Amino acid sequence: MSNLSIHDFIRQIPKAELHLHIEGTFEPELMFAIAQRNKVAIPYSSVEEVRKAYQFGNLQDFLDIYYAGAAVLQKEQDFYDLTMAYLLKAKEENIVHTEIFFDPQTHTERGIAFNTVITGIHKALLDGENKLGITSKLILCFLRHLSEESALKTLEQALPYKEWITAVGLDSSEVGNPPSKFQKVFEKAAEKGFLGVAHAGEEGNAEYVKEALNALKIDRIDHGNRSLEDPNLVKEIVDRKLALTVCPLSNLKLQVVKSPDLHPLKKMLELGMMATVNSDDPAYFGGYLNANFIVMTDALGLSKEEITLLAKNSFAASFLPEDEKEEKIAEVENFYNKNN
Ligand code: HPA
Ligand SMILES: [Zn+2]
Repeated sequence: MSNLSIHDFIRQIPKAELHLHIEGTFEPELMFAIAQRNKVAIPYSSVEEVRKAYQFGNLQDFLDIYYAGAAVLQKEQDFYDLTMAYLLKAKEENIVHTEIFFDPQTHTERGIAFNTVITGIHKALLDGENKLGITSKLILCFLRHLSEESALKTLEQALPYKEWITAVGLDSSEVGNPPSKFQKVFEKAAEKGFLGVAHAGEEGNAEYVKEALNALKIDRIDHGNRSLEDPNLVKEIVDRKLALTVCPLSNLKLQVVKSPDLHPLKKMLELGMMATVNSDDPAYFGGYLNANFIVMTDALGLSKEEITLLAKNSFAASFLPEDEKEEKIAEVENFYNKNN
């Protein structure tokens, strides 16, 4: 029995991250370094100026800045460095498994080859496993503000790399781009053996979550906050043990939730939903995974039991094989038994 403070308990507990956009881990320091070596101009004169620009009224404000930042990435080494910088951070935070989104269209639309993007990311993930002991999965996200035709083309480009990609996802501007717009491409992805996830109920209402379940047949819901507006939907999510990848600091920065004490995370757990905590775009939202746990714990008074449940959920909801999930969940329980 040790007497860890609740913040140290959060920092040290083994955990998985399931909602993390690799382009959203692009710290201004690395952005400047890569811009310089690629000889691309960026509209900021200092790291401080970049951070000052990170004030968002909504999702679209953020996306405009996020896509502009990603335009600095051009070479395989850039994608490697971006991914490795995140993995080093993950190591510090006791993240032992991570499932990473990447947005190929953000890069292919500006002439960067799919192969360049995925090879850089994949090589870093291999090194992450071999040198840092962090296991990982890769999730290809379609940009929902683009057409389904563009998504289908992206899926075709991904097929030769099937072994490296576990699931497809759906991100970018939610309202006005409902899941049903991507029904065909998700069907095709499922036929090819990919799992499916989708951002739903972040800014969009509960109908977007329902459509993601019914039209896209997803295995996990990214965000899902607004599913709480529909009790029947909540019941379905609980009954089917569908996980939600919740992103507290993201919700606060994008004004999806107005203040930490109003965040629905604890309510989700009380309703029996399989909620998990994630950082989404940590370079833009002011904190990595542990900071997300800490802001919720301080505002909602989460107990060590609730933090342990969230850590167990992170593995239970992952795309790891069952035996590896069980092994990780047992490690979380051991940690709790030693440190509660
Ligand atoms: O939180 C998000 N929502 C939608 N699209 C995104 N792309 C990166 N982060 C996000
Ligand atoms: Zn996201």
